[in-house]
Amino acid sequence: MPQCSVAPMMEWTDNHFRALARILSRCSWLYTEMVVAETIVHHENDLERWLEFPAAQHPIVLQLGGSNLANLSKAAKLVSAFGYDEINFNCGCPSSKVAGHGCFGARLMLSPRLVGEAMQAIAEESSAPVTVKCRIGVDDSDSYDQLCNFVSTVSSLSPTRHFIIHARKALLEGLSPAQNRVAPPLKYEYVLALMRDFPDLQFTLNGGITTVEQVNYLITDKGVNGVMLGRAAYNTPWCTLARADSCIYGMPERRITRRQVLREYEEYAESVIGKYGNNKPGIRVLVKPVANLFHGEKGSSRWRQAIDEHVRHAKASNTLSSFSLRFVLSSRFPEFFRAAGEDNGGSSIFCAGLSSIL
Ligand SMILES: Cc1cc2nc3c(=O)[nH]c(=O)nc-3n(C[C@H](O)[C@H](O)[C@H](O)COP(=O)(O)O)c2cc1C
Repeated sequence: MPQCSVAPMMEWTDNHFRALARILSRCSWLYTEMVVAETIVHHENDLERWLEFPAAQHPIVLQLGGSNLANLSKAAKLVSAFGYDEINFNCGCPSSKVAGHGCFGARLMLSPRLVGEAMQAIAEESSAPVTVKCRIGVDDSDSYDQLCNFVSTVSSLSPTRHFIIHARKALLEGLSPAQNRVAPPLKYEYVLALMRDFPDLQFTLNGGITTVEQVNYLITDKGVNGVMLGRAAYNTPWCTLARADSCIYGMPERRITRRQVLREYEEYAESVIGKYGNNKPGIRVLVKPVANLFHGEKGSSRWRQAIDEHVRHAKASNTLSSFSLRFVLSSRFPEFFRAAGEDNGGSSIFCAGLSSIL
């Protein structure tokens, strides 16, 4: 079964975005943001905060970062109690912050043996399959042969059978992480060549994919084993994730509306707000995932402004009860649903909320 996955993205891929993603797509694989092995080891007695996830989020992949074998091994052991479906190792992050710590992120691609040993150390402690997310190269080490050497070394030293490849090289100096996601050109042909040269391994292609049609094309016409969506899943969740199950996995169309999506998300948000004390998670992080739900619709910028306004107001009064997703996300804005052709007059709690507020 080909995989459509939602990329790890620091500052975005928290439990809350994944909750929304899971409402939109039952089948896509969801990645966590990267958790550094040292963080896991350091918080050994307080791991729920970092690693707990709602059961509804399966299949879910934990992405680990680091390069210290002992810490990676210990982290993998600690993680195994949480039931992730896969453990992924970050060999793609070009941030100077992490690359500066000796060997970390994309810089690890320059040390294939170390990555192979790290993957073996993780696999020994993990009951879940282990995978690598990497680039096609780093700085001047960007030939196809060097990429092959990386893949063959890692897969021969460890049980890694699946590589998720962001199909552009990383430049470790001179470019910010954001520039590193657009500047070096994408070379999908490298990933297609890997499929040809390593038929026993699996490859997921990542980078620059924006529509489910492109995902389908890559899976059906080009035969890739999986496609990973990063920014598109976050920026246009309705056009991508809400269509993934039927367009990519061939499931019957669910005909879910954004009104229903918001209602489900609201239930989730109300069940977790303030769970960790000190208003954590708070209103802002809980509302953030739905900010792009009307992307592309007329008036979507007003939607975002309204959310910001409500969050400011709710934060100022500093009580959980002042927070109502129902209020901000539906009652005040029935026109969004009408504009999006979704105001079907259903007797949802949103309509009830509307009459009690107005
Ligand atoms: C804000 C941001 C944070 C990211 N954080 C991570 C990360 O923690 N781990 C990782 O492997 N990739 C990370 N990435 C890279 C994405 O997973 C993905 O490889 C990249 O955005 C290219 O895919 P896209 O063109 O579909 O967005 C991040 C990307 C963005 C935009």
